Amino acid sequence: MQSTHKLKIGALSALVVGSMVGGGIFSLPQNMAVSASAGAILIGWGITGVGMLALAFLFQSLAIRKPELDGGIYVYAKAGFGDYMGFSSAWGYWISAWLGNVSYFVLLFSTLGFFFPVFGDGNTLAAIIGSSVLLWGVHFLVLQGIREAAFINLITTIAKIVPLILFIIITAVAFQADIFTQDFWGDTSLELGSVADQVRNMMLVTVWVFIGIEGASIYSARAERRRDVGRATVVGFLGVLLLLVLVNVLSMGVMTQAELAGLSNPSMAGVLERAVGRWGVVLISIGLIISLTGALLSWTLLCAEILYVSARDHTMPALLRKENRKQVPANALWLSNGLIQIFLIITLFNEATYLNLFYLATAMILLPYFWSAAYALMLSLRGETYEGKPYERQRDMFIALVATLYAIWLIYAGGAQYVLLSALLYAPGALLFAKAKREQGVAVFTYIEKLIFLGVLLGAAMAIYGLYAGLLTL
Ligand SMILES: NC(=[NH2+])NCCC[C@H](N)C(=O)O
Repeated sequence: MQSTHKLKIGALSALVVGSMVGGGIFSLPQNMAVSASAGAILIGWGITGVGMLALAFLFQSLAIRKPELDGGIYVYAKAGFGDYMGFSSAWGYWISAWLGNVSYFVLLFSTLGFFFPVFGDGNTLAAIIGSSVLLWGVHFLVLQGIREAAFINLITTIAKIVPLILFIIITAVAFQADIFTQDFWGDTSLELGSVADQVRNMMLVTVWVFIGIEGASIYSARAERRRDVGRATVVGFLGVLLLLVLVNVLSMGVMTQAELAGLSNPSMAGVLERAVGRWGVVLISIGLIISLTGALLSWTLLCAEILYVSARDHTMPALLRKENRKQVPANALWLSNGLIQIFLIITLFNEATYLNLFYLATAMILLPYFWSAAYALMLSLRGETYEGKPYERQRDMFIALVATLYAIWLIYAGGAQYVLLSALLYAPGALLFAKAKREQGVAVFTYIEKLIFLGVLLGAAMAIYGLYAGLLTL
C-alpha cells in the first residue's frame, strides 16, 4: 500500500474490520456450538471482548511507543527477550499464517461442496486437487508482482459485510427465545461438560476470528489525523465484536445447540437455510467466496512478507530475503506455499477438517501474542518511554497486564494437546535459526536459550509419541 492518500476515520475503521474478518465468522455458529451452550458462549464472549480489546490497544500503543520496531510482531519478542524468542515469534506467526490458509482452502471447497457434492467437506480428493490448483494459481500471480490495493480492500470489505448484516436482520426476525433458552447451560448434553469446560473449549474459536487484530495498527501511517487511529481501532474492534456476537447468539435462537453442532461449514449457510430456504445458502456462499478470496491473497502476501522482513534483519537466513525481478520475495513465497501444499496432502490423509486446521493455526499465534504483551508490560514497568506522563504509563501497564493474563489464559484454555503440537511445529525452526546465526558467525544459543530449546524438543518428542500412539490428533 504505497498510496499517499490520507484516510478518514470511516475508511480506517473499514480497513481494521477488513483485516480481521476472513472466513472465521461464516462458520462460527457450528464451531461454537460443538463445544458450548448459549450461557457459556455469552461468558466466553465477555472474556474475549475484554482480552481482545486489551490486545488491540496494546499493539496500537506499541506502534506509537516503538515506531522504530516496525517489522511485524516478532520484533517485540526479539527486543524484549532475545534472538531465539524473536525468531520463534516470527516462525510461529508465519506457521499460523500459512496453516490458516490451509484451513481457508478447506473451507472454500467445503462451501463449493454445497453445490458440488464431490468436494464434500473440503477435504476430499477432488477438493484437495482443486485447492492445489488454486494455490499455485495464486502463487504465480503473486510471483508476477500482484499487490493489494487499498481500495479493493475497501470494496471487498463492504461486499463481505453486506451478507453478514442481512444474516443478522433475518435471524433477528426468526429468533425464538425458547430455542435460545432451552438447555441454556448445556447440562442435559453429556458431551459438553461443565460450564467452565465449555468456556475453555470455545476459546480458540474466539481467537481465530480475531486474528488480524495485530495488523490493524499498520494503518496508523495512513491516517489523515493521528487521533483517528485510536478511534478507528476501537470502532473497528467493536464493529467486529458486534458482528461476531450477533451472528453467534442469533443463530442459537434459530436452531438448538445440537442442531448447530451438526451443521457443515460454513454453518451460517445452514442457519440461514433454516430461516429462509435455499437462497440463504447461496447468499452466504457468495459472501464467503468474496471474503476468502481477499483474505487468501492478503495472507499469502503476508506469509512471504514475514519471512522476508525477518530475513532482512538476520532473524531468518539470508536466502529468504532473495527477491525476483518483480521485487517479490520469491524464496519466501515458495517455502510458504510448498508447506501449504504438503499440509493439503496431510489433510487428505488425515481427514483433517477446517476446524482442526484453524485450531492449530490459532494455537501457533498464541506465543507471538504472549511475547508482545509481555514486552509491553516490561516497557511500562521500566517506564522509559513515558517521560513526565505517569497517567499514560499506568494506562499502558494496566492494558499490558490484562493482555498478558489473557494470553496465558488462552494457552491454558487451548490445552495440553495444542501445547505439544505447537512444540512439534516450533522445534524444526531451530534449523533455520542456527543457519541465520552461522551466517553472522556467532554462537547459536545462549545458555538460557539452550534450556528453552531442550524444553521445546521434549514437548516435540511427546507430541510425536502421542501422534504415533493415537493419543493426539491434528
Ligand atoms: N490465513 C490466516 N492465517 N488467517 C488468519 C485470519 C483469520 C481471520 N480472523 C478469519 O476469521 O478468517
